[in-house]
Amino acid sequence: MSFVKDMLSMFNKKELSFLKSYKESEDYYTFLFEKEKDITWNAGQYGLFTITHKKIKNNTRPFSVASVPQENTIQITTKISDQPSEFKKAMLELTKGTKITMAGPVGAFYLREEHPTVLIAGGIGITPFRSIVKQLEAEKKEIPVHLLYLDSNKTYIFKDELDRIASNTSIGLTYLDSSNHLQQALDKSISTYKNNAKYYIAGPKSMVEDTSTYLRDNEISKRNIKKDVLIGY
Ligand SMILES: Cc1cc2nc3c(=O)[nH]c(=O)nc-3n(C[C@H](O)[C@H](O)[C@H](O)COP(=O)(O)OP(=O)(O)OC[C@H]3O[C@@H](n4cnc5c(N)ncnc54)[C@H](O)[C@@H]3O)c2cc1C
Repeated sequence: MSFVKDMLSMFNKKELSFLKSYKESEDYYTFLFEKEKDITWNAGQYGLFTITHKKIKNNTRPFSVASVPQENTIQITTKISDQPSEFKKAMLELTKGTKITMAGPVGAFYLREEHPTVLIAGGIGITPFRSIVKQLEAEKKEIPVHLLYLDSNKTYIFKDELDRIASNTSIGLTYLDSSNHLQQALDKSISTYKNNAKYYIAGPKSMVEDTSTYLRDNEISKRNIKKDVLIGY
C-alpha cells in the first residue's frame, strides 16, 4: 500500500519558493523553503528536489525533510564541501523567491506505533531525526525514545536544538564519536529493551549496514529495524 502511495506521491510535484539559507557549521548548510498549505509529510520522510532555475546535469537529489509541518517551512540540511557538485553549486546560488520543485514526500522511515524507540544517526543521518524528535516534542508523547548520535568529526549539527528538546522532554540523547562507542551504547539499549523496541538507523550506507548487522547479531529481529540509507555519502 505504502509503495502505491509513494508512486502516486512521486508524480505530485510541487513548486517551492526559496526563503533563506544559513550555515549550521563549517561544511553544513540549511536551506528553507516556503511550505504551501496543501503540503504535508510524516516526520522522517524525504522528497525528491529538482533544480529548475538553470540547466544542470543530474538536477535531482533526494533529501530528508528536516523540519516538521508545524514549522511552516520545508528544511533541507546538507553537506557542501570545497568542490561542490553542480547541484550543490546551484543550491548556493538560490536567492529569495527562486523556485525549485519537490516530488513526494515519500518513504517509510517514520514512527507509526507507540513502541520504545532507539534512533541511531550517523553524521548527516541526523536530518530525518531532527524532524522526528521535533514531532515527538510537539505531540508530547511519553514513549521511551533514545537518540544515539554518532559523528566521528564531533560536528553534531543541530546540537543546541537537540539539547533543548532533550531537556524539555523524556527523550534521551547520547553523543558518540566512534563505532566502538556506538556499539557500547547499543548494548545498553539492547539490554534495556531487547526485542521490544523499534530501532531506526539513518546515515551513510556502511554505517547503516554495520549497525543493522550488529543489532541482528544481538537477536534484534529484522521487523524491528528500520533503515534510511543516505545514498551519496
Ligand atoms: C532517502 C535519502 C535521503 C537523503 N537525505 C539527505 C539529507 O537530508 N541531506 C544530505 O545532505 N543528503 C541526503 N541524501 C543524499 C543526497 O541525495 C546526495 O546524494 C548527497 O547530498 C550528495 O550529493 P552531491 O550533489 O554532493 O553529490 P553527488 O553528485 O550526489 O555524488 C556523491 C557520490 O555518490 C554517488 N552516488 C550518487 N547517487 C548514487 C546512487 N543512486 N547510488 C550509488 N551512488 C550514488 C556519486 O557517484 C558520488 O560518488 C539523501 C539520500 C537519500 C537516498
